[in-house]
Order: sequence, then structure tokens, then C-alpha cells
Amino acid sequence: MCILIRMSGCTRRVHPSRLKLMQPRLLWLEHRPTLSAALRRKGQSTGLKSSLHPTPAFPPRAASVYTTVPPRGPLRSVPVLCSSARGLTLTPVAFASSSASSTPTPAESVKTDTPTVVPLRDIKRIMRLAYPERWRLAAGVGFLTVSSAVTMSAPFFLGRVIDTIYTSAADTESMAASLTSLCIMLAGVFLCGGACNAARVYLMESSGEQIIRNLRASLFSSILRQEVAFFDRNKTGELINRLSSDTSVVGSSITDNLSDGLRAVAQAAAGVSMMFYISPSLASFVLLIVPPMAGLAIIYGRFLRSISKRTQDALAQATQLAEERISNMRTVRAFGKELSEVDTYTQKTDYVLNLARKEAMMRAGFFGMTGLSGNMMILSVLFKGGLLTASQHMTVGELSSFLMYTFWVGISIAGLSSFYSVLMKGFGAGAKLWELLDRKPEFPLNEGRVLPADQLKGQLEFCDISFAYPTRKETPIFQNLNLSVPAGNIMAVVGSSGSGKSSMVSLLLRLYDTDAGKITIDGHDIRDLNPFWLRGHIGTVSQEPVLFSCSIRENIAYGALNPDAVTTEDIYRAAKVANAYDFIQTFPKGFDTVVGEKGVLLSGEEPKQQLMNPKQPPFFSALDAENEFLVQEALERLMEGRTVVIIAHRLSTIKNADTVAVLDQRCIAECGHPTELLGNKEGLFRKLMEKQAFLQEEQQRALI
Ligand SMILES: Nc1ncnc2c1ncn2[C@@H]1O[C@H](COP(=O)(O)OP(=O)(O)OP(=O)(O)O)[C@@H](O)[C@H]1O
Repeated sequence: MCILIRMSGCTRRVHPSRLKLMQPRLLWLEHRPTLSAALRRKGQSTGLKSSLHPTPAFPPRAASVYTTVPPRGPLRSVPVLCSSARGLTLTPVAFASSSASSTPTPAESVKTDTPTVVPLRDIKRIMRLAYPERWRLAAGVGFLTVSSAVTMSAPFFLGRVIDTIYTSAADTESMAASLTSLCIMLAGVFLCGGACNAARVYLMESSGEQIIRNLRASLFSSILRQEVAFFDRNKTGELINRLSSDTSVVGSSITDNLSDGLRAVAQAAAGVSMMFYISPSLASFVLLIVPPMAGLAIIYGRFLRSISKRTQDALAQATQLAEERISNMRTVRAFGKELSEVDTYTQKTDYVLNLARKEAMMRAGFFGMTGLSGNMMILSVLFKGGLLTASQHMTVGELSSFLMYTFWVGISIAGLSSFYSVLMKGFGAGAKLWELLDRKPEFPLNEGRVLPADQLKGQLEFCDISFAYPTRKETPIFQNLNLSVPAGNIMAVVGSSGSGKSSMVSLLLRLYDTDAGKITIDGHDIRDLNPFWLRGHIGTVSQEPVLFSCSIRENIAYGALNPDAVTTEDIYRAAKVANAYDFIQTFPKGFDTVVGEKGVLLSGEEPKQQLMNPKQPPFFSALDAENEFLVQEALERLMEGRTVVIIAHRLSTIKNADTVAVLDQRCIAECGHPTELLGNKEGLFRKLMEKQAFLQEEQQRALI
């Protein structure tokens, strides 16, 4: 449909390659955001910038950007060739907006209250999660029942063995016969129990992993569907922590743990029943200890649930910090902040440690109590059971069986308390996950009108637009902004840093909705259009290149609607249209060169040409001049017949535009043909251009 171009103050050209696989009607090229812009986005003052040098209207940029737009077909992203200190890189760029991340306001953050009782809906959520695995889990429970029955029958039969030894001690032969048959039978039963136990563990663990995987997939899908403002409020590291750590805590709380918990319940129930069967009076006496222990377990479980939630939140914050610093390592290194960042991270992890210590204290007290009560139970059995045996009310075998059941019941109660505590941890960690999973995005991803291809001309209208970012409602970016871009025209948008050039593009891509006014494409309000379709018809090219850590081939194919259906010929054709084919072929692995995260490995790959002739001037600087022409040419080809919005600072780029719009004071202050606007000596555009020219001269002089 149309093309949006954002360009910086230095050399920049456009290079078409991935866009070959798509058909945008609008392309946007963007420059690298400045430090001042980054600071502004964080809501900080720009004092640093003004103390270093006067705020330029168009700050000089460090990198050149080459971008291309493909011809027909659905557009998802745009490859960018970027010549910088790292060398020349090729990148797919889907959205070039330099979005700001700002601290979530308490009202906007996901709620964090922990109710003291597990709400029924949380239990239902957990059950729903386990539902797809119901058959495996049911089979697991079946095997569990058999293996528990075997385990719990063991003390009874072992008691019989003891009684056989004692009662038939006089008749050695019959004792040996009974003992042999009993032992053979018991060995068979135990073998069967062992097999059932193994089957139970396998079924429960594999369905556990499946549940965790389903949970992660649903969560990731829910996160990716959220509107862009959601990501301004919720930080990447935190979301990643939810995806990795919280899902695992929740998943294991309902699988391995559930399996162990069920086993503990079954064994405790069977054990208690057998204790009553053998000696009701002794069982009533021994089990008096259970009610106080159960009360203690409930209090402990509640504490655990709340502390687990706090621990997961604290961990998410620590991960957020680590993610942000590691992904901006160059900035950290440039400012020599490694040690202070380590301190900050250590403080965050210290907080996690403090919470873990509190949990450890409670755990120590609780498990100390359960251990003590278990031993007290055994002691009481020996005491009272010994008296009953002495008074001939119990045989030695019965006492032995009873003692073993007491052991089992003790172990099962300990297992139950551990099950309960892990389950409570799961509920604690799950609170935030449910909110993320249930969150409805503010705008739909793939709903709304789709215009027939023949109706699409690419006329853009910004009508009375007022807008402020959701995280900074008090700072309006636009107020009653009006701008019209006729279909097929090239419109250059200029303005000082922070005047809202990128924000205009974000609104056009419907990354945010306007507060008032509307944006139309061929007279259709973009809010009525399907956002997925809309973005598919807008090519955006940013100066800030984004490469995924896979091969150049995969990076180019990323732009296609169905990357798996893209053939090698498609990739080569796209690269040729972008004038990037020869350049890519110079790498030893050609299109299979793995570019590494953000493309860093690409600069490490020495092109063959340089390897062959080390005396040649550095490859990239030689290629730059050549590429400048190639990319410019490719871009010009691609701009034909499309509406193009260029965000640029250099007069050489702007003067080819049909119209220039100058952004100032939250609206379009001047609009007209570049020559006409330059003719107005008092005009804002003229002043901006003079400042730019001055800066370039200054730059040149500094370089000399
Ligand atoms: N996601 C965001 N959340 C909050 N504020 C933002 C966001 N993105 C940009 N801003 C703010 O909006 C204002 C306009 O930013 P924008 O990036 O559109 O300006 P620009 O003219 O493109 O600037 P530059 O040329 O320096 O990139 C700035 O004050 C910026 O801090």
C-alpha cells in the first residue's frame, strides 16, 4: 500500500531484499534514536545533552541505513542493510518504532494481591490445565493405586511372615515351606508393584512436561497478542521470567507433585485403615497427633503461597534487570558500569535470598515438627503396643505390622505436607500467570475489514489527531494534527528530535490508537480495518536494524507470510532486487551465514574477497560507496507507485520528496513543496535545514 522511510542525518540509502517477498505500499526508514530521545522516553530531563553540546535540531547520526521494499505480496517485515562500526549487516525489520519502556504505574501493573484462601477459580484453572492430559493422568492414577496397594499390603504380609517364623518355629520343615511360598508370592507382588510404580512415574512426568509446554505456549501466545502499550508497561525480563520460571513452578505443582501427593493420600488412607484393622484402640491413641499437625500444615501452606508469589515477583525483577543490562552490554561497557550493575543485581538477588531464607525458616520449623511428630508416633506405638503384646492382646507380628504402617503413615503425612506446600507455591506463582493468560488485548490482532486490492490506492489522512502515550497521558504528543498524503506521493516528515515523527508512524501502523481524531487510508478509518492486514500492506524500514540469530536466508524469509513455503529462488530473487545478492555471496557460507543475535556474528564473518587479498582496503569501506548507489537505486525502484513517508534530516534526501511536513508544537507547523518551503527565510523548515547544514560543516571540520 505505502512505504514509510526514516532516515538519519548521515549517509543513508535503501536496500531492497526481504521486501521482495512481500508487497508493501508504504515504506518507512528510521534513524537510530538519540541518547536524548532515550532519556526523554524514560521521562528524564535532557540536561546531559545540553551540558555536552547545544541540542541540534537534527542530531548527527552514526550509522548509514540501506533498506529495500519488495514488490507484490504480503508484507511482514523489511530487510535492512546497515553499514556501521560493525560492518554491513542485513536485517529484517517489522516495526521500526523506537518504543519506549517506562516503569509501570501501580494502577497499570498486573494486580499482585494474594488472597489468604485459594479461590475456587484458581483450582478450576489448574484442573482445566490438566484436562487435556486426563487420560494419561487417569492411567497414572490407576498404576498409582496398584503400586500403593502393593506397598501398603507389604507390612501386613511381612507381619504374617514374622508370625509364621514365631508360631511354626518348632516345626522347621513346615515353617520353611510356608515361609518359602509366602516369600515367593510376596516377591511376585512386589515386582508387580515396582512395575506399576515405574509406569506411574513415567505417565505423570510426561504429562507434567506436556502441561508445562501447553502453559508456556498459551502464555507466549497471549503475550504476543497484547497491544504495544502493554509492552511499555510490562518489561521484557519480567515477562520472560513468567514464561520460564513461573510456568515451571505451576506445572510441577500439579504434576510430579500431584502424583506424589496422590500417592501420599492413598498410602495414608490405606495405612490408617490397616492400623484400625489391626488394633482400633492403638490406632486411636497414636493418631491423636494428626489434627494438630493438619492445622499447622494449613497455616504453613498459606504462608508459603504468599511468599512464593513475592519470591516469583522479586525473581522477575532481577531477571528484568539482567536482561536489560545484558542486551545493552555495549552501553554498560561504554559507561564502565559493570561493577555497579553487578551491585544492583546483587541487591535484587539479595532480596530474593531474604525471602528464600524466610521460607527456609518456616520450612525448617514445619519439617522439624513433622519429623518430631513422626518419631513420637513410633514411640507411642512401641509403648502402648508393647503393653498390649505383653497382655496377649496383640501378636508380635501384628505389632510389627502396626509399626510398619505407622512408619508409612508418618512418611505419607510428611509427603502430604510437602505436596500441600508445593501446591500452594504453584497457586502463588499462578496468580500472575492467570492474569496474563486472561488479559484481553485492547485492540484485535486479526479482525476487521479487509479492502479489496483494487480499491487500495494509498491516500493517507491524519484528521484532527490528538494523542498521548498510554504510559504518559499527561504529556500530549499531538494536538489537532492534520496531514494529507495523496496516493503515490512522497512525503518527508521533518522536525526536531522528540517532535513526534516516529509517533506518527506508530499511529499509522495502529500500534497505538489516537485519543481523538482519526487516520484514514483511502477514506477508511484504520480502526475499522483489520490491523494484521493493514500492517501487511505497510513496509517499515528502521535505521535500528533487528536481526534474528539465524541464517541470512531465514532472516530474509522472515518477511514472508509463510516462511516455510519460500524457495531458495525466492530468497535469491529478493536479494537481487535489493542489490544485496553479490554482497551476501561474498561471505564464506553465503546465504547460510548465521548472523547471531542482533547480527553481531555477521561482522565477525570475513567476506571471501578480503580473505583472498589482505592488501585490499577494508571490504566494508570499499563496499559502502558502491552500496550507496546500489541501495539508492533499489529504493527508488521500490518507491515507484507507492505512497512513501520519509522521516529524514538531510536536505539531499528531502529535496526529492513531493511534499515536506514540518512537525512542531504537537502539530504540522508547515507543509509544502521543499523548494517553496526553503524559499521562506523565516520558515521553520529553512531554519531546520540551515542548522543541519551547519552541523554537517562542524562535523566535517571536526573530522579534519
Ligand atoms: N512508547 C512510548 N511511551 C511513552 N513516550 C514515548 C514513547 N515513544 C516515544 N515517546 C515520547 O514521545 C515523544 C515523541 O517521540 P518520537 O520518537 O515520536 O519523536 P521523534 O520526532 O521521532 O524523535 P527522534 O527524531 O529523536 O527519534 C518523545 O517525547 C518521546 O519521549
